Amino acid sequence: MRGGGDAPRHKRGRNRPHHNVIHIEKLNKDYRAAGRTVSALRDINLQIPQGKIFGIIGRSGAGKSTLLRTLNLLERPTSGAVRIAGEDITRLGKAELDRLRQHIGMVFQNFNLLHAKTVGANIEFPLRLAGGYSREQRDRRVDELLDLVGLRAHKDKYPAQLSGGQKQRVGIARAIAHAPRLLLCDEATSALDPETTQSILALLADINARLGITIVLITHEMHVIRSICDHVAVIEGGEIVESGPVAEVFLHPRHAATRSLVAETTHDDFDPAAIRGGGGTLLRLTYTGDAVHQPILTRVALQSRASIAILQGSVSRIKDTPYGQLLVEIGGNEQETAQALDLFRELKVQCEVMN
Ligand SMILES: Nc1ncnc2c1ncn2[C@@H]1O[C@H](COP(=O)(O)OP(=O)(O)OP(=O)(O)O)[C@@H](O)[C@H]1O
Repeated sequence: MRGGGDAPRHKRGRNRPHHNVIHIEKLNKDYRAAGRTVSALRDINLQIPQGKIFGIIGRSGAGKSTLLRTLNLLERPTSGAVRIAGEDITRLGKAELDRLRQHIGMVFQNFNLLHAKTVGANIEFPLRLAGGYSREQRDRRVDELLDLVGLRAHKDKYPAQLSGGQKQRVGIARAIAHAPRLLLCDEATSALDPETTQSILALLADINARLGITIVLITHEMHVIRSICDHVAVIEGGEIVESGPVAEVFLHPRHAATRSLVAETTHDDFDPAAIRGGGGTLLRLTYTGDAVHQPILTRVALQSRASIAILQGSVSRIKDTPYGQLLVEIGGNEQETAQALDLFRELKVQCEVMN
């Protein structure tokens, strides 16, 4: 495991020091049902940095919802601590907990809107609950939020008159109405079609970048992680099996659970045995950053005199990080092949020999 994966990576235009907003320590959660105990979370340790988008991914039943819901104590852990800005929230009294929850927004898979209230009234609801806003302030804030989520024209409609994507925009506006420090997203795009999913993910990324709100999301889809998350933790059987910066985990998955999730999005059906090459060395090349913009294959081929055939490949992006992943066959004598490998490594291309 890559530890909490908290290498400082500053965002565009924001050079704040890097504080961990949430420390999860030795967290366990057992459910008792029908005389049986289910260990939903086992010894979870995680650090979630402030101002980032942190994704938790896992299969159905892995413990994602349980873990997310311990962050605002909708689910009380059996043991362990959840420290937010240094304070263990499991020790708070009811009044303190209510106050804390007003600073944690939550977005749900099924939107959870109030059907008898208009869009505007749904968004206004948490402001009324929190108190301390005049009518005028509430009106102004609701209009501001409607603009932010692109629903100004829909203020007086009812949820039933909206599409799924529009309902989720209302859900997001409501969740951030009282300017939370933390936004929890529970499979926020799982009920939406792919195009709408992308627009909702873009909205969440925009909110994170513009308002600096820390976002923790759970999903079973790697593409959600890849599109907007900075960090990812992979959960399986109630345990975190791997975590770190998304590009690192995505490009170099170490645990079988991660590899299988990654393979689903990259359509990585490559089977070295099925490729009838020219008898050369099969190499998987992985590279990010500057290397993506360089003619690395030409350079290596010219200098080593080895031939390079591309068998499979893609150049894409993980959030803001471009990356390339190629499967190539190197033809040439032993010395040429060894030199090609050295040259790739000099160019900071990770090489994995497949045969
Ligand atoms: N209230 C409950 N009572 C008993 N067992 C529960 C309860 N809630 C969850 N569990 C069990 O805890 C484990 C983790 O569930 P959880 O809902 O956190 O997983 P998940 O990864 O969010 O799955 P899904 O994506 O299907 O919601 C599962 O085995 C589940 O059956």
